[in-house]
Parts: sequence; C-alpha cells; structure tokens
Amino acid sequence: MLKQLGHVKQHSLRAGQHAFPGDAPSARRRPPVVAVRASATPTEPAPAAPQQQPPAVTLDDSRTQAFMNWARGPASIRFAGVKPSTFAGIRGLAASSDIANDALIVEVPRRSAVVLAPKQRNSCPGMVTDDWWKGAPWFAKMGAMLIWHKRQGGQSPLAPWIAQLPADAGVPLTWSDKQLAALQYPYLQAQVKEQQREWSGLYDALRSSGMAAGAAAPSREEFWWAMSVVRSRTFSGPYIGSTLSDRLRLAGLVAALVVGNTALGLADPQKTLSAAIAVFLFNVLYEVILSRSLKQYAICPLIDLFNHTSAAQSEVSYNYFGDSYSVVASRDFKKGEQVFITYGAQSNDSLMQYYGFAELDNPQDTYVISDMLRWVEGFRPVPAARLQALRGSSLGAAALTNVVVQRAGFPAEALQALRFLLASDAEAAAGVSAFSKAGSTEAEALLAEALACVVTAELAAAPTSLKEDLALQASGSSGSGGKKGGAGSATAAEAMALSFRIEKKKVLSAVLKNMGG
Ligand SMILES: C[S@@+](CC[C@H](N)C(=O)[O-])C[C@H]1O[C@@H](n2cnc3c(N)ncnc32)[C@H](O)[C@@H]1O
Repeated sequence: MLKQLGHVKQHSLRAGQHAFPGDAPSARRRPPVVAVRASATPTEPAPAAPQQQPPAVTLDDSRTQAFMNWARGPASIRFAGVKPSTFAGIRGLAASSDIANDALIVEVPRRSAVVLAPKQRNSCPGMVTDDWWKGAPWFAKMGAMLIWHKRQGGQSPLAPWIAQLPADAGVPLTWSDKQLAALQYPYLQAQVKEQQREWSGLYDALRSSGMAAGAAAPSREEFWWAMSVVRSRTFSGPYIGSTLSDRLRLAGLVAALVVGNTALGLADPQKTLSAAIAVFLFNVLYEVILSRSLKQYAICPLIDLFNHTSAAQSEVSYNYFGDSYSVVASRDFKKGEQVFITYGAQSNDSLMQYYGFAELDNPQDTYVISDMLRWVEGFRPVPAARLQALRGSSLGAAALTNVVVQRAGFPAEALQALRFLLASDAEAAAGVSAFSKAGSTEAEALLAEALACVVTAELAAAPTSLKEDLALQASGSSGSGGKKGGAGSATAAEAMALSFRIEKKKVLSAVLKNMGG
C-alpha cells in the first residue's frame, strides 16, 4: 500500500457540475420536505439490500496495458491494490488484493492531470483564439484541451490516456427523440433538449470565431464527445493559488530581500523583518481566502476509472503538500471487489444526464413533476381568480412547476400553493401567506387526497407501468428491438432509459406508500 494521507492537508473535490450552482438544474437543489400527512411518519427509503456484485474481469487489452505502463512510468501515478477490470461489461477498478480502510489507493501528480485553474491562459495554443477561450464555459475549455491533446497524437504527454477514453460517453445528449421519449420523464427530456440547444450554440460560436487562424474546426460530434467526456470525468474543488514549492520560493525571495536590505543598511532590520513577515502572511491569507471562492477543475487519469455509488464515502482530494490528487479507501475491500467512489450526492436526473446511468435505489433520487397544476385541475378545477391570486403572490405559479418530490414528501412551497388553491373562498381571502402551515384536519385530508391524485396521475401518464417495465427488464429486452451493441448503442440507450424510468416510478410509488396510499 502507498502511505496513508491522514496528516496531509487535503481538499475534497466534487464531480464536475456541483461546482457551478448556476449550471445545476434547480431540481438538484433539494428543498426542505414536508410529509404530506401530519400523522404519517415519512418512511426513509428502505436501505438497499446488499446487491450481488458482478464478478470482475481483468482488462488486459493492448490499450489498457499501454495506459497502465504510462501511468506507472512517465505519468508517475502511484497506485496500489487496484486494476482496470470490467463488471458486467462496465469498466471500473477492481481490488487486485485486499485493501485496508484508509489506505491510499491512487495518487496522481497534478502534471499528469488535465487541470483548469481560474484565469488559466489559453491552453490550446494554435487551436482556439484567446477571445473564445476567455468567454467559454469551463467544460468547453476542457473539451477543447482534450481535442488539442488528441490532435498532438503521440506527441501529447497524455497520449496513452487519451487513447483509452470511451469513444461514446453514452449520455442522453446524443439520443434520438425516440430514445429520449423512452425515459418517460418530461423533466429530463426538457433538460436534455435545453442542453442540446446550449451545446449547439457553443459549437457554432467555436466554428464562427473561436478557431485560431489555419486550425481546422472539430466536427460537432467530436466537440460534443469531448465535452461529454469532460462532464462525466471532471472533479472540482477549491483552488489553491500556489503549491508548496511556490510558497517556499516566495519565502526564499522575501528572506533574500531582508538579508540584502540589512546588509546594505538600507533600513532598520527590525522594521524590515516585520514588513517581510507581514508580506508573507498577507500572501498566505490572501490565497486561503481566494481558495474559498475559486474553483479548479481536474480530470485525473486512473482516478477517472472509478465508478460511482452513493454508498461509497471515498472522494477525490487535492493534496497540497504533494501537489497531487488522491483517493483513499473508506472501508476494507476484498480482492476482486469493485472499488467505487462517490461523485457526490446526485439524483438519478443528473447521473443520467451527465454520466449516462441511473443508480439502483439511489437514496438521493427525486421525481420532478414538470406541471403539477395540470394534475390538480384534474382533481378539482381551480377557479381562474384563485389561480390569478397565486400567480400574483410571492409564491407564484412556479411553486407548482418542476416540483421536486422526494420519497418523504413534497416541498413546502408546493403544499402551501395547493392548500391555497383548495381552500374555500372565505379561507383564501387571508392570502397565500396564511397557508404555509398545516391547516385543519379536514383541509389536510383534502390536501393529501389531492397529492395522491397528482402522483397517481403522473404515474398513469407514463406509457408503461412500473410492473410492465420490471417485466420487460426481467425478460432482458428494453422493448424497442434496437440493434445490439456496446455503450452508446441503441440497445444500451434503451436499456438505460428503461432502468432510469423504473427508478423514477419507484420514487413515486414510495411517495404514495408514505402517504398511506
Ligand atoms: C468517471 S467515469 C468511470 C469509468 C468509466 N466506467 C469508464 O469506463 O471509463 C464515469 C462513467 O462511468 C460510468 N459509471 C460510473 N458509475 C457507474 C455505475 N454505478 N453504473 C454504471 N455506470 C457507471 C458512466 O458511464 C459514467 O459516465
């Protein structure tokens, strides 16, 4: 085993999109949840039964061998106890020997990672213009960096890592409308359409004014591939402006100035020393403060082979003293087991959109009801004046749009809006603000009935039931007769869409169960 990191200053990094709250669909921000019935104790999702892990099949194709030789050779990646393997066809890292809790498993020096620091200069010289670089979002810059390295071929110091990247990230971004429809989930379908528009815009901007003179533009497929790879493999965390060696250099420089000043008799030695200490401390404190607000992004070869489970506790950390990224085991692993890390608390919506898979019984999963008002109207027509009053209130109709439902219940704003809509004219005269808390037993019973109707209607609107989907999955078919193939193929997309919609329907069924329905 490599040395343990217990005493070393570390900063945890998170999977890419977490760093950008503005990037994250609002659905990923979990609102406070309110049980739909005051009397009902919301049941937490039952702890998932330990799942039978598929056996590890060691990967020893020539690309993997070249990559591992590069990792332990020129890239100076330190690793112990893990090896690339597949598990039911999915590549990941298996324990090659027993691993003890707290053991350092992988450590990647910064120079062997693809890193984007704040205000980093154009890192694709001769390929993109400085103007494009300044205005592009982080994942487009890192995508351009991947393409830049790819174009360097064998000249790139990262060539063996680039060569073994997946040819298709398998995310819904590139799915057909039919495949997107198989998600049976309007919220994510809308998110993916929005992403397609955004990424098309980024590509058009790159083509129209972003390429340096004489450089050929990548194809749209290549640019989207690079950005998808980036979004599914990047971790982000606080940015530390200087490494330890930078700081030691600064301390050396300050010390030299003090000695020089004193030797030449230019100033009072006591004052010079105080000023030097102040300069050094200011520099250190400035960077500590800076590191809280600035982010760095990193794709770390080998670490990027860890798959995710929300049950794992290991995260990627930046190790300041070693200027490296590392992963430490958060429990014991037996030889042959898959070693997972966590990409952070993520619902299946973001796992599906940016990583192309849905986690079974994901405790972080939610269900976003795009248009709750539609189902409320089905339960009981809402007078136009009442709706008008809701729209004009501080809550607004947004309280019933993209409503994030957790297994334990509905968000407080949706409940408040619904109580207001269901109230009698006399009660509603008090205004929306009077409905933030539970009302009379009868009013709450009516609310629970309306919510059960909403959930049932959302489930019924899906073309297939949970039972049918489970039967389809058990039969080994994804239901559309797509052609067979690996990740990114029609069959893989349909199988992913099927497992995703099963998980979504399980969330809604749990909501109904928690309501006593
Ligand atoms: C950081 S990479 C992990 C290594 C990846 N499996 C590979 O072969 O390169 C993230 C990608 O791995 C896959 N992945 C990660 N965790 C997974 C899981 N629990 N189930 C299925 N696929 C997973 C997804 O395709 C995701 O986009």
